[in-house]
Amino acid sequence: MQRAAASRERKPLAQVSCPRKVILFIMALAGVRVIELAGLAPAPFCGMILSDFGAKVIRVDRTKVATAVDTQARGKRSVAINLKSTEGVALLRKLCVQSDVVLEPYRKGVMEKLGLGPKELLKENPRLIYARLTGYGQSGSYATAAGHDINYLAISGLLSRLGRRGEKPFAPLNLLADFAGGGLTCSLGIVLALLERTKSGKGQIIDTSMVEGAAYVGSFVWKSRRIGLWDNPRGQNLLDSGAPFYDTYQTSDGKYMAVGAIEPQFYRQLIKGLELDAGELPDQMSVNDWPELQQIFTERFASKTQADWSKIFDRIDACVTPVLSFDQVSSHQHNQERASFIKDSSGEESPRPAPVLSRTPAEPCLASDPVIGEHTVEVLKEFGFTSADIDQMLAAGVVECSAVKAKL
Ligand SMILES: CCCCCCCCCCCC[C@H](C)C(=O)SCCNC(=O)CCNC(=O)[C@H](O)C(C)(C)COP(=O)(O)OP(=O)(O)OC[C@H]1O[C@@H](n2cnc3c(N)ncnc32)[C@H](O)[C@@H]1OP(=O)(O)O
Repeated sequence: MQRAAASRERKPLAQVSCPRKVILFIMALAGVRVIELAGLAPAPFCGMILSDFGAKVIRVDRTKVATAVDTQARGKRSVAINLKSTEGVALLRKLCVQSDVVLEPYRKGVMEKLGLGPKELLKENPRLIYARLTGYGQSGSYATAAGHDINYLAISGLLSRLGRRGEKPFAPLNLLADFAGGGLTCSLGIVLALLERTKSGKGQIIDTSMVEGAAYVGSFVWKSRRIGLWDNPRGQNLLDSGAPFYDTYQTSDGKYMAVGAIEPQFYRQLIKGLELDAGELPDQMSVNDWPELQQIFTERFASKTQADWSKIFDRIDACVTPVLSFDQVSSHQHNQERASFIKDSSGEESPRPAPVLSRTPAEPCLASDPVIGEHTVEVLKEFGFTSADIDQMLAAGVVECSAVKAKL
């Protein structure tokens, strides 16, 4: 625990070594204290974004749970509190009084039932930003219904547009609602509320609905209907794998290339790279001929390996790239040059926080993820609790500490 605590500590003033100089900077969210109630996927991502950019994020876990399902715990500390006890609720209220943000991922009404609703917490701390991250939002007839990414995406309308010609709708992993429309959107809300608080001095409630977040991410699809971009059924439009010049193709070694040659100048380069004769092909925008063109491209791409095609298209401005696997991605030259992927102390690879801020970039913590209750004592002391208070709460089972578990 000593080791983890030491390596986890990131001073607000981060130090980064460059080839010739040492840069000192304060991360953008340094000084911001966040209480994140442990959730499944979207809220942990939101908390990780805040942590990557310098906030002190404390994850509140349940007691009597062996392992955390939070795989996005980078830089967070864990406090285990039994919120089914009055003392646990009182403790959380005290933590929220001294914090800037509370992030809650439960079904509508759960926090109110616990006596931890926004009314109570904002009364005690009017500067608190109370971020709620749910599937359907805090109102409407679905507000209390259970759901997951695929359901939220379905209700947003977007899922109906995703999938190939003649096939059923297909959810692209759980990326759109959980993460783009959920965690990322909520983090934007929090940053906006923090910014606004510098003027008003007041906190506010953020109601993040993953349905609305996903729909908002899909604004382009909604608003480009007026130019006819989505007039055809699913999988038969320009950007949904209907067009042969905006699709993936298998190579002779079973890998894939991604083709995004929309504009005529890039399309010409695509044809050149494929060594096809433009005069013998149907016109690029002849929609009726798209299936035929797709067949021709499929056959061409199947004639060489991914590496061969990459060599050809790396030299041509045709918007053609290899579809990299997770194993290939960090050794790809471009990603390597920008150090786009990082490794933590256990050797686990993951994407570097984005975007890159020129003066105050994120400095992700490289220590391994916290175990449940690992920082209970450390955090409570930081919030002003005495050792006697903490011992009493540990003995009563209001809180748990991983160090205590280890001794038993
Ligand atoms: C075989 C299974 C393996 C599982 C492996 C896991 C691998 C990870 C997989 C990730 C998949 C991600 C998927 C695709 C997703 O889409 S995640 C997004 C899910 N949706 C949301 O987050 C939307 C908002 N949340 C919700 O709608 C609901 O929380 C939920 C996700 C449907 C889950 O519903 P449910 O389990 O009934 O929980 P809730 O109604 O929220 O109530 C939570 C209860 O827990 C309690 N609780 C909380 N913290 C504590 C604590 N520290 N101590 C004691 N108790 C605690 C709350 O008080 C509440 O209790 P109660 O009101 O039910 O009595």
